[in-house]
Amino acid sequence: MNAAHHSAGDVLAVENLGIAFGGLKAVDGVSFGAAPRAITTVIGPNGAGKTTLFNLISGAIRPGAGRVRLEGRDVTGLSPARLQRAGLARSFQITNLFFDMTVRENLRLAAQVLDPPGAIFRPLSRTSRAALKVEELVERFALGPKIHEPVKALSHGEQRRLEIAMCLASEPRVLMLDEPTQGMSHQDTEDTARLVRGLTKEVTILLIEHDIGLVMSLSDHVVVMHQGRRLAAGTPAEVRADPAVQAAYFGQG
Ligand SMILES: Nc1ncnc2c1ncn2[C@@H]1O[C@H](COP(=O)(O)OP(=O)(O)OP(=O)(O)O)[C@@H](O)[C@H]1O
Repeated sequence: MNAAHHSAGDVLAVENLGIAFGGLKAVDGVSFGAAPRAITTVIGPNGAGKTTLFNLISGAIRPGAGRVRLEGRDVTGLSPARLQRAGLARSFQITNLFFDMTVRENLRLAAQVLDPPGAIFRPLSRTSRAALKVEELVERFALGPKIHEPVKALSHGEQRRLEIAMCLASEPRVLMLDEPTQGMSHQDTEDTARLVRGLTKEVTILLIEHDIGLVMSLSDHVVVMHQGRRLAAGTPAEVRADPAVQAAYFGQG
């Protein structure tokens, strides 16, 4: 078992993070690191504290204890908007999408952070950083045939992929994804898993995932949560072999 909480080269370091709701310690002294260009996956039974941990890291909830460092910089307690500017993006499944606007318009809005302030009000330049980013994402995410469609006309899988594409538009250093394949068909799940794996060329990924098959095939590093605490951390094979993990998690059937 890899006992190290994090190492100097980690892009994201979570140190003794905690929050209590009334008497309930939803996240209790959790530490781990996310290595550059790796996929780190947080798993655990229902109510283990995964979503709360993500909320603490992404600024949705202010931690009661502990620190979050992004590339060495202390970003604890920053708002989600400031964290995004610092290089941390979180996909909220499909809730960031504008359903009546086209795919291109959605991507253009997400990419506008790359252009100088006010550029969105000037006539569209085809060579602005934002415009070039939109073209790049359309190609990578195979959205070409759909760019003029309103988002509401896309399939669920396409909407989820568009959401991930929009998160990448700001060129984050860390991308947080909460069950990126939830509700997808088998084929869409495979395509999305391949896509997420490909993203590690440019971004460090932090996942919450319930599908154990996907966790084992996709993750470089797994953090197991149980009752708010970090129960174990290591490679997929290490955590699967851990008796405490088996008892608390896999044993639950
Ligand atoms: N805002 C809140 N107020 C009070 N209790 C909360 C709040 N948010 C979460 N909790 C509690 O904290 C614990 C951890 O919840 P959390 O949603 O983080 O777990 P989870 O691992 O994401 O679960 P799931 O897999 O079901 O999504 C649960 O007992 C939950 O009821």
